[in-house]
Amino acid sequence: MGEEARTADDFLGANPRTPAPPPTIGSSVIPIVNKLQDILTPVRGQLAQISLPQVAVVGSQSSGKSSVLEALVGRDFLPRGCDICTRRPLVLMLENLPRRPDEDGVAEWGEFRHLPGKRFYDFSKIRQEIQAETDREVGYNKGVSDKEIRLKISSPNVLNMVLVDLPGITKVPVGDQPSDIEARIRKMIMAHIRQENCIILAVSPANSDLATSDALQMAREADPTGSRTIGVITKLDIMDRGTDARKFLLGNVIPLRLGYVGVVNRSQEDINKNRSIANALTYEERFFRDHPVYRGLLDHCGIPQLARKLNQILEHHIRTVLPDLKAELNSFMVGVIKDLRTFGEAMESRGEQGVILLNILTRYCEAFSAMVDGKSQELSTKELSGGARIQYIFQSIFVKSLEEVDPCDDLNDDDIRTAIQNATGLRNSLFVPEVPFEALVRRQIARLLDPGHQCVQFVYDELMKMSRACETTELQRFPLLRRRMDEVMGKFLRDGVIPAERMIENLIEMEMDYINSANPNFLGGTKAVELAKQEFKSSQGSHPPSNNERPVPSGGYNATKNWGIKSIFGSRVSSGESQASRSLSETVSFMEQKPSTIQLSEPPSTLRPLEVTEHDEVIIIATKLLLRSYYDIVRKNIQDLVPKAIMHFLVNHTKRNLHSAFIKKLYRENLFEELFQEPDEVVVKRKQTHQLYDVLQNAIQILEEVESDVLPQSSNLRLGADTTNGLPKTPEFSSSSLRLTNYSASRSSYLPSFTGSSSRRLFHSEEHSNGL
Ligand SMILES: Nc1nc2c(ncn2[C@@H]2O[C@H](COP(=O)(O)OP(=O)(O)OP(=O)(O)O)[C@@H](O)[C@H]2O)c(=O)[nH]1
Repeated sequence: MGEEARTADDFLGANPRTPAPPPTIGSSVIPIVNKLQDILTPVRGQLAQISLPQVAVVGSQSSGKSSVLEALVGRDFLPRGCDICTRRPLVLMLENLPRRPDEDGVAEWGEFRHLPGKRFYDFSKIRQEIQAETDREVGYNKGVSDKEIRLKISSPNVLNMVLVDLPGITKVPVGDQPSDIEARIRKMIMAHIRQENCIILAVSPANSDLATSDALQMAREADPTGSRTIGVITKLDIMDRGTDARKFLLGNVIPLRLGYVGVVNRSQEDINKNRSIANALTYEERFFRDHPVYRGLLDHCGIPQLARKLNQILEHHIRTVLPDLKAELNSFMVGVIKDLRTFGEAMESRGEQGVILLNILTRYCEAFSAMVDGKSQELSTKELSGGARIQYIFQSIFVKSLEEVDPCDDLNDDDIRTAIQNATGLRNSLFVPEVPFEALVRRQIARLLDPGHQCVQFVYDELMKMSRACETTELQRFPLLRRRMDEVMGKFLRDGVIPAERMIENLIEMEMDYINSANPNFLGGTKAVELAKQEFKSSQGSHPPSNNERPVPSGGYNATKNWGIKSIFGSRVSSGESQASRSLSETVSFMEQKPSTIQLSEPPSTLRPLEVTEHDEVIIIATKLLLRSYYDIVRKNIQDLVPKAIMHFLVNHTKRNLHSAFIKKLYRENLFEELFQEPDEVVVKRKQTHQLYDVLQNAIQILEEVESDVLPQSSNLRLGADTTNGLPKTPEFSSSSLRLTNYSASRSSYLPSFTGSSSRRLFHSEEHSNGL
């Protein structure tokens, strides 16, 4: 079989009949990543997809960057050669495409972002298109641009990862290149290799001064700790006779944590002769094996060795993301199990339905009680809920509002005086104003009924809210049952309101019915009068008496205490002397004529007491004192008893009897069918959730297999671990008993550490998953 006739599979090792191929980048990791992808495909969108660090080649012009990259991918497709150079960053997105079982033909192709939909199956055409696209952007004459060319290679034999071929560092502008070409290229390179998830392949040709390598200088700038830089020394085959790169390869000149690999790529002559990669690799292998210096350094030599080193880094990376992936899968599983519980199992028999109904009713009542008692599992820290809200209604609304009521605020002095005189009736007023006090205090007690009723209403509203919040998981799938339960609950609570309200009415009526002036906390008449007198006196001291001088209310009679008949007569007598004598004469003459009739003027329909005496003032003050004192006693009783009544007749009654009310109303076999009707979407969702559960279980199992796959493999691999290059062994790789969960703690500093913002890039970037 001629070289040109060989397929990519021959190089990439997909054909089991060919001997094991030389490793290419990612080849050892592909099976693992494929397995992981199998896990993630069914739950795509729910979990982050795994993504790998990108690899960028950096170095001076014609140092062999494209050649290295090409050899690592195992495909001829990059423009290479003396006169052709990389003049725009080439972002090579490798996409792993699962091979379809019946496929035996071409399974690989390339696609450019600037030519969407156009597949390139012939890789030499890809090379031409890269050149043409470069020329289109920057002209034919050595121009350079930072505008990327994006090429996606889809193949079953590559990993999902990104490789970047960067323009070579150049110092002297040629052709169309601007005078600051070096600065521009450096900036372009740094923009890529500064990214924390970028593995830098710092390529230096062995036939130039390695100690002043531009590649190593830039790599050190971008990666000062050297934790993600691999030194690649090319052109070992064309070094000056008598010189070799031994010291360099061993890291004795410029040490690098990840070490160096020396390679021999195809020469210009090889390219001209179309020498294949496989052929070149064979040549390279022979070169190192036969070389007097390098044959002792085989760990540091050859493209396969470089691929192996990169693969170790990729494996390490995968091991680092596995615990996160596993945690993600597990927490996803927790959610699915919760959903499963919600959707439950389909029910078959009546007996089963009965058991489930009892279960649901019991759980609902328990959840309700827990909410009232503040024992609910989902206690909020943001706001009051459940029983705490009822307590707030009692204490901060009901009790506080009553506290603020002044029993005299709707009574002015005239009202009180009127009440006193009304109570006195025909008698002279008693000194102790008990009768008006009782009438007035009753009126104030009656005012307590409304807040009592409002309080019941508030608590009822809260209980309704709580009942709606009692969302037991099973109930979500039985909306009809939920509706029936809401109805029962609503009626039950409304029924509970009635005795609570009746009790409150009774309490108020009891308080109104018997004014217990013997209550030891009551001020009492005598004491009240005494205090009133004092108060009156002190008010007299500070304010001159005014009440007696008050103008008589309009519509009244002339001011005398004894209003009534006398005053009516008085009004006639006081009409003046001349008038009196005239009247007298008139009367006499009238009497001579016929007997006269005494005419009383009708009393006005509304009568108010006329003048306020000192006695009245004292009585008014005393009455207010008595009112406040007694009202305080009643207020305390009501503040105490109304919440008790509501708790007893409504809240606790519900807690105690709701369950049996539910059973009575709902636990009926003839209702089961209706109550347990499930909406179609629940049936569908249950099926989907069951499927997802199976997928996840399988995924977790595969992940565990992958974990155990990765561990022993890795334990055989040593990254920069031989003592010949002066680097200590990396602990992870030398112990096969390591546990994955310890990786973050035990991760070697000799491996790339993708920290900080880069750790988020462990997973698929949007860009990559969107294709080009
Ligand atoms: N003999 C020999 N020639 C090599 C080696 N590596 C690369 N070359 C040749 O060096 C020239 C440049 O190689 P490229 O791979 O294009 O180098 P590059 O760094 O990508 O070049 P620019 O993109 O222009 O910066 C080509 O002619 C290669 O054949 C090597 O190891 N040995």
